[in-house]
Amino acid sequence: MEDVQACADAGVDCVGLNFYRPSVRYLDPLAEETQAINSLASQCGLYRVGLFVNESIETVQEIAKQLQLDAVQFHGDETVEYVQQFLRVGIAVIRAIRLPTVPMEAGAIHSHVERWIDPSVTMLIDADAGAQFGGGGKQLHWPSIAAWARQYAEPLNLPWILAGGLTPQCVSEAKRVSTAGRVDVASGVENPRGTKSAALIREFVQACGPGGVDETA
Ligand SMILES: O=C(O)c1ccccc1N[C@@H]1O[C@H](COP(=O)(O)O)[C@@H](O)[C@H]1O
Repeated sequence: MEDVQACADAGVDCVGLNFYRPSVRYLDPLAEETQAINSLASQCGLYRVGLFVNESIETVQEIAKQLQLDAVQFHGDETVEYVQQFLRVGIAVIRAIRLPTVPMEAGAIHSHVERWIDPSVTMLIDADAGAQFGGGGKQLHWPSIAAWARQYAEPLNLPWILAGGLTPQCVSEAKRVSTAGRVDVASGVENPRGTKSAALIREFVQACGPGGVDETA
């Protein structure tokens, strides 16, 4: 609850509710506390995103309906056909594109992105965290992301968000170098790991400057 209030007070736009059971940030969708967090986020005008990894379509749709989520984020190996099941029923999708952390050609990045292009899909460009899927604090090679944005995302008007190892110390540089307008953070505003820090959330948002901030609870 305090995390949501800290996000709202700091000027965050979106909160992520993590429904991936193995994560340290997991929230039980049936728990009263989760419903209270979700209600407070809604009252605070925060855009609420449910984060899922390789969950069944029925379970995701049920949780999205019960909590009246604004969007669902897929961070696993979900297919295009899987994602279309949500678009078909009017649920907005954020699709995580997990990229290697090494320098990459713009065309190579786009080969990971192009199958997801759809007006209702926002790309979340994140560092590949291996078996953990995400939330691991690894950073992308930001100049490569900038080259991809210039050659593909801008001309095609693709909505995208930068994630991966962002912290209050590096987020300004990450935005400048990658040219990202919006950013997403999980571990970078925690102390200790898995516990959000209101002070770090504030520092992160201040360091961000203008643009959107998504924060995964
Ligand atoms: O946060 C998690 O535990 C998580 C687990 C599985 C998939 C995605 C997860 N989080 C997402 O990963 C990005 C990047 O995290 P970080 O900032 O590098 O720690 C995060 O913003 C979430 O969208």
